[in-house]
Amino acid sequence: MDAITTNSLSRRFGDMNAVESLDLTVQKGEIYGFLGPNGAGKSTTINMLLGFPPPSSGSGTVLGYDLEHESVAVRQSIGVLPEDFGVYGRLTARKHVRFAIETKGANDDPDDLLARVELADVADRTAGGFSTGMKQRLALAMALAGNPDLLILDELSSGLDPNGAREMRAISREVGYTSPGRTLRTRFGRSYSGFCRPS
Ligand SMILES: Nc1ncnc2c1ncn2[C@@H]1O[C@H](COP(=O)(O)OP(=O)(O)OP(=O)(O)O)[C@@H](O)[C@H]1O
Repeated sequence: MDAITTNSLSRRFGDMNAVESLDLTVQKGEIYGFLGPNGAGKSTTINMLLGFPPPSSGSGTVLGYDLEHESVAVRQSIGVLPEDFGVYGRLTARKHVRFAIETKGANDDPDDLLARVELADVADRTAGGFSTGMKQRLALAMALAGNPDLLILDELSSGLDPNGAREMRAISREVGYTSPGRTLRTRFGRSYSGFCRPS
């Protein structure tokens, strides 16, 4: 079974084609990255894979689930690091991770996941005071809940300084996921979004 397939996947917003006839196959064990300028349609593609917005036309599967009609199963099976991190200023780091674990019906130890992204020392602190890199690591810990077969990382290192970007890549390697980098199939431009599977 392929990790991701799409068949002529398209999304229009009004008159504008954000994604047009995308045929994509990501196999198990493969790392797949999108490179493209701002507005190229990377996040729209990822969002369609997660169930919203629905495609204007075309179809696809994620881990065998139909992306339009089985999006709940898709979201419970994969790990996602969203572009905006999805962290809440008033919740502690541990509560974020516990929420992710419970949402997926997993049984990880929240403190183990925080240790994997080097946030064990701040488990009881609220995320409002975290730096960008800490928020991103917290989002990665949430994505790792349930040990998913597929990780979707939207803009893994955007907003981070060179050290922070290097650190995120190193952490994603350490936690058992091959870092995006040299094996990408690239299109054009600079901005990065990608899918990443356990090595
Ligand atoms: N909900 C929406 N309503 C209208 N237009 C949208 C919506 N979401 C995205 N777009 C448009 O679709 C196009 C693709 O946007 P998208 O966010 O997918 O690009 P991207 O490649 O992820 O860009 P970036 O690198 O800036 O994150 C853009 O022109 C954007 O303005």
